Parts: sequence; C-alpha cells; structure tokens
Amino acid sequence: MNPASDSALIIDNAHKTYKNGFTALKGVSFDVKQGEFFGLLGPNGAGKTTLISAMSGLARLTQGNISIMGYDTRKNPNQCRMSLGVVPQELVFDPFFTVREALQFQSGYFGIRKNEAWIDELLAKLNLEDKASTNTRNLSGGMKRRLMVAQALVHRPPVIVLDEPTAGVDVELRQSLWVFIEELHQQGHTIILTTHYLEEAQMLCNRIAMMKHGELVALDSTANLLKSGQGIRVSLLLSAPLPAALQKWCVPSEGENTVLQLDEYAQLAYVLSTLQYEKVEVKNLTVLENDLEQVFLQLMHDDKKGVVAC
Ligand SMILES: Nc1ncnc2c1ncn2[C@@H]1O[C@H](COP(=O)(O)OP(=O)(O)OP(=O)(O)O)[C@@H](O)[C@H]1O
Repeated sequence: MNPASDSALIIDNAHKTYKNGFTALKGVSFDVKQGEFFGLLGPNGAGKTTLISAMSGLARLTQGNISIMGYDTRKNPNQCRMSLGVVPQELVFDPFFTVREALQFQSGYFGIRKNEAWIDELLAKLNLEDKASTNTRNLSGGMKRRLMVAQALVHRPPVIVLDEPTAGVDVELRQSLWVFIEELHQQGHTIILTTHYLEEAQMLCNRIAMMKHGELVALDSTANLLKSGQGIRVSLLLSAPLPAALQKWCVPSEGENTVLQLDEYAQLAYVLSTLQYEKVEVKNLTVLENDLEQVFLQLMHDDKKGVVAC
C-alpha cells in the first residue's frame, strides 16, 4: 500500500467512451476512504459496471485515473489486482472444475499456494461446505453467486467490490451473505456495493454515490441523503375511498392504508380539511420516514444534480 494514501479508492475524472462511440462515463470523480462501506447506486445503464470494470482493469478509461490502496491501475496493475476483489454481476465459471478446484485455481492465479485453511473458511462462511466436491455447472444460481463471492476473496483483498451480489439470492442466503460481508467490514476491509435493493444500501452503507447517465448526481453520507429527501409522505387509514381532489398525491402502497406524497406540511392541512368536508373519517395517520428509495427516485427524476459533501 502507498503509505501516503488513506484512500482505498480514488476515481479521478473517469471518462469512458466505448468503441461504438457510446460514452458511459462522463467525468466521474470520488474517493472512498479505507474501512468505508460505500454504496454505488444508479438505474440500469448508469455506468456502475463500466466503472467497476475500469477499477479491475477489464475496461480502459478513455480519460482519467483510478487508484486502489494508493496504486495507480495503469502504473501498478499487479498491486491493484492484489488489493481488489470484485464479485461481478455475471456468473462466469469454468464448468469443468469442482467448487474447491475453482477456488484453488483462483488462488494459484494470485500466486498463493497453501490456501486450504482460508478456502475451508470461505466454504463454511458461504454455506458451500457440502458442495466443495460438486462440479460448478451443477450448482444452483444462488450457490454460483456464493462461489463468485468466495472466488473474489481467495487472496484476502483489502478492497471488496460487490456488483449486485444479492441478485437471484434467496432471503435467507442474502442475510447470511450480509452477515459475512459485515464481518469482513468489521475486520477493516473496505466494501463497495452496487445494488438495486435500496433498503440494503440504506442499512449497510455509510456513504453513497448515485450515478445517472454516466455522471455522479449525489455523493454524501447515507444519513445526509436521507435528510435531503424533499416533501413528506403520510399514510392514512380512511373510512371511505380517497376523494378525487386528493388522488393526485396518492402513491402506490401495500395494505389497506392510503399513502400520499406531499410537497410540504401545508398540504397536509388541506388534505385533512378536504377529508372532513367529504365526511371521510381518518382512523389512523402516520408521517412516514424518508427512505433511500424516495431520495433515489427524486434524484433520478430531477434534472438538477444533488452532488453534495464528500
Ligand atoms: N461494451 C460496450 N459497448 C458499448 N456500450 C456499452 C458496453 N458496455 C456497456 N455499454 C453501455 O454503457 C452504459 C452503462 O452500462 P453499465 O453496464 O456500466 O451500467 P450499469 O449502471 O452497471 O447498469 P446495470 O444496473 O444494468 O448493471 C449502458 O448504456 C450500456 O449499454
């Protein structure tokens, strides 16, 4: 590690234009400190995987620099490779290996010979022990996903990037995966996570970057992003259907409650007086907390950029 750097990752003005002329990254810059649990969020096509590919050396930036644990990806590719473990989105395996062989092969790729103790630990932590001798082509999707996680960790990298690690993983496994990742985080690993499950990002990440069309549109602590959510949401249990005059604020919700998204508290007074006038009784009223999904949707539908504190 470069002792001068306390950053696990520095993205400096990253641009990427693919051969077909499409520009997927338009000058992205941010810094992830060592030990952070960092979220990289954005809708499909925002450029997250392109950025991760550039970190791991699979894609070359058209302009800009990336450094990992103080090492430049172009000047020190080997140190970067050793410092980084990427769990990719795509499930790719050599179908002729068993689970254990795949992990042994991956260890060899990093020049690590005696890795059995750590491989056993990874198999146990990821509930793959009884699949150690199973051929990778005979694993279920969720098991393959767990093997991808194990493969990314064979060299105990200080920086771990997880590109949608819970896609296609059932609830129980998802939870056990997060316990394990949280354990690695507690041990000092830097975790960078992309996910479309925003409640996971809200629960796990200390800081979050949001991307849209190859640009950063927000970068702040999770707490500050939650505070930045505009408007208020109220959940109402009503004695009769919502009057037509209030339908414009109604947002989809589960259960029998009606949820309204309002711009300001003054509108709540109007809602209550309209309900009273229409003789609709309010049996229960709850002001809902902002959640990351709401902030995300606001930012994605907003033309303004919300890039804030680093
Ligand atoms: N090899 C390529 N050649 C041309 N365009 C590409 C290539 N790879 C990706 N793109 C385009 O770059 C954009 C960003 O893609 P990328 O996979 O980085 O997005 P993403 O944020 O990871 O999306 P998702 O959430 O769907 O994984 C998309 O419009 C995609 O079609």
